[in-house]
Amino acid sequence: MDTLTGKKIGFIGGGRMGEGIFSGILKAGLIPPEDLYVADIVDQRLQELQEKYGLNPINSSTNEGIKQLIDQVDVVFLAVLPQVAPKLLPFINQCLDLERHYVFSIMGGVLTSTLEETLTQVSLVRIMPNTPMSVCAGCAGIVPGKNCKPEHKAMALEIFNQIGLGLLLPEPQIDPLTGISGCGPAFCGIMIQALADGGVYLGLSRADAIKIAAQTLVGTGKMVLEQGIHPEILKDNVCSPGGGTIGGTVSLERDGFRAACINAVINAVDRMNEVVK
Ligand SMILES: NC(=O)C1=CN([C@@H]2O[C@H](COP(=O)(O)OP(=O)(O)OC[C@H]3O[C@@H](n4cnc5c(N)ncnc54)[C@H](O)[C@@H]3O)[C@@H](O)[C@H]2O)C=CC1
Ligand SMILES: O=C(O)[C@@H]1CCC=N1
Repeated sequence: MDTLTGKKIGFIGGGRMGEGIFSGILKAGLIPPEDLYVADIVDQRLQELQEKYGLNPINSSTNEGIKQLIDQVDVVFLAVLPQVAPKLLPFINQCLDLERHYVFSIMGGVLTSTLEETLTQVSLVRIMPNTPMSVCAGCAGIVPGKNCKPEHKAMALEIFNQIGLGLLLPEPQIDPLTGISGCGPAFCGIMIQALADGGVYLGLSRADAIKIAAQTLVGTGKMVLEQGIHPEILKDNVCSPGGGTIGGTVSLERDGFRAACINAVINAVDRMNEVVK
């Protein structure tokens, strides 16, 4: 990875998604931990992250901490909740050097045009990541802002393709991507636990049942991605005539599994957009 060589990366917000991304970046060896800076308002969290990753922690309870972070880095990730953005963005804008800095925002539901109302001249990219970035198996939608320099768009694609799948998409398609991949790890977690419940009911240990369910989701996803098998054909290939899988499939259909998944994606997006209204 050449584009990140010598670059310093800063995260404003060291929460679950920020950690998901920077742990993936460190795992992929894109930068050493001494070039990673994380600002948060919770000291205990910063200490935890510093002990785990050897990164540079900065307390940003006051604006001084934000300035200190920006002064140290080239790339500024905005990894706070969208509700925090209106208070933070004007100060961040004052601290940025337009020649040196660029901003990658991962805030759910916050459009590039909304960011640009405050960060008027800044080269910025909106990214919708997901937590599997922490194991370099994430999925990210990527939207360059109107002032984004080509090298920053290329860098976003390069980083996110190293820690998962990075997809350049028109902005209106970020909402549906968020419903599937941004929120999806929660839905998949529920599915793994529910499948495991079935296994436990039938006598497996909880630990074995979870391992078996998780590996089944991973393997099935790999077949779709690597072999290009349509999910419906994949399903047909497992259903032996008169066999067990068709019995389970009939039961899923009767219990509204498909509708439940479709509605989860749609409701997640509706809810997220209510928050940023
Ligand atoms: N969790 C997920 O799976 C995903 C989250 N996102 C987006 O990522 C962003 C962060 O989400 P999470 O990490 O889940 O939230 P989180 O609540 O785990 O983390 C947010 C962090 O920001 C810190 N913070 C609050 N004010 C701050 C300030 N002034 N300066 C520095 N840090 C401050 C909080 O202490 C906290 O550690 C959100 O905008 C969310 O929409 C996007 C995709 C997936
Ligand atoms: O729940 C949320 O709003 C964020 C955005 C996508 C995943 N987590």
